[in-house]
Amino acid sequence: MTDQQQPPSPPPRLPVSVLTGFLGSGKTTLLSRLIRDPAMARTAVIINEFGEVGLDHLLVAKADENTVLMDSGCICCTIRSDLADTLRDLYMRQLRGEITGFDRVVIETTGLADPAPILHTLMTDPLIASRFRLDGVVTTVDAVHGMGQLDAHEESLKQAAVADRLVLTKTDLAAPEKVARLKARLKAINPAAAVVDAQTGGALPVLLFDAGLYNPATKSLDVQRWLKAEAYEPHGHDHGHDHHHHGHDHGHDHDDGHDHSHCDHAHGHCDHDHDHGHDHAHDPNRHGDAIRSFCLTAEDRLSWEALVSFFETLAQLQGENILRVKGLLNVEESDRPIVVHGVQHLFHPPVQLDAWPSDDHRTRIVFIVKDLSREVVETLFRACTGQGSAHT
Ligand SMILES: Nc1nc2c(ncn2[C@@H]2O[C@H](COP(=O)(O)OP(=O)(O)OP(=O)(O)O)[C@@H](O)[C@H]2O)c(=O)[nH]1
Repeated sequence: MTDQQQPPSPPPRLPVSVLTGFLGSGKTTLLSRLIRDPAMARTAVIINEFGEVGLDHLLVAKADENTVLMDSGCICCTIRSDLADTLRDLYMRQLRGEITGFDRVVIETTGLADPAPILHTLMTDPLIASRFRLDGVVTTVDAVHGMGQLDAHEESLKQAAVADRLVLTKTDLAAPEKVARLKARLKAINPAAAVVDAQTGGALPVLLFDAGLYNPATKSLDVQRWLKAEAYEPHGHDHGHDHHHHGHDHGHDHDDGHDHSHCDHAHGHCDHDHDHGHDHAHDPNRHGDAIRSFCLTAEDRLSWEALVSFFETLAQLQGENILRVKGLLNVEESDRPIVVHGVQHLFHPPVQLDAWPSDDHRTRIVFIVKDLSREVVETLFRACTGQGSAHT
């Protein structure tokens, strides 16, 4: 391909990482370690209150009551009326030279936040969407209380489900078996997210950021790394336990009213009890979490119109239950692959890649959903595209 055929490069948009995690799960502790890191220079961090991060001894200069500059070069600001205002304001002040330039943003959410509205703001506000792009969601999970929080609080489940990176905190306080069970459950909820330990490297910016489609290391779009479709394949991912052991549910289920009886092969395991008697309350797959993830694939090229109708119908009918969608599409109208990315009923504008990332030219769409079965999504996909999904 000649240079003339390359699409014009899009205007650079600043990556935004969202740091979330349940109440007390260690977001602030993680952030206060991160902002000391020289790699955080030229990062703008948006937090709820300065007091929380204990910035006093790190503070270099106070730009105004809302913004401080740290000795690592990172700018911290507190949230103003809302996130959109805060981001717009930061951007304009940087343009006017009132604050140091930044080339990355990290937003710490409150512990009870459902991250989806934050992701919406990043995608829908016109000025924000044209200047910033979602890099990824980093979620802290408390190794001591995380299992109970996942059971009791839907926000906690959603935070784990939409994460690109999961940081286990307080592993120094939890028994290794407890940590292992929590990891297994997190894998079942969100197979593609990398899990890092806050004690051993979890506070390294390099492990937490640059989770998005754009890979700054290669300065190109790295769709394989981003999509990680193989993590959803039936046998393609090692969850570190026996996926196909059909144990019995010993009746201690925290019944959430969802179907526990069928095999969810998308995770490469069945929703049965894998744990013979020890610690029933903490078996990763017995919980029947209302959140599940799977990957649909299609062998043949699909019409763009059919795909649009699939995504539109899905968003209309089930938007609330779609936490995240990432797709690599092989469409009839284009020789090149198309990437789509959505949160609930909203989709980022599709991106056309220059080339296929590998010899695998199948359409692959990864879903993280809540209260929605794979069958419903698959049936709609088949109805719109005329192709079976292809779960092989
Ligand atoms: N031992 C241990 N304690 C931790 C760790 N991470 C956080 N903590 C402690 O856990 C408590 C809560 O941590 P925070 O960082 O304030 O948690 P948070 O998620 O910001 O809390 P909220 O803002 O209230 O949602 C604090 O007392 C921390 O010192 C860890 O890895 N090990």
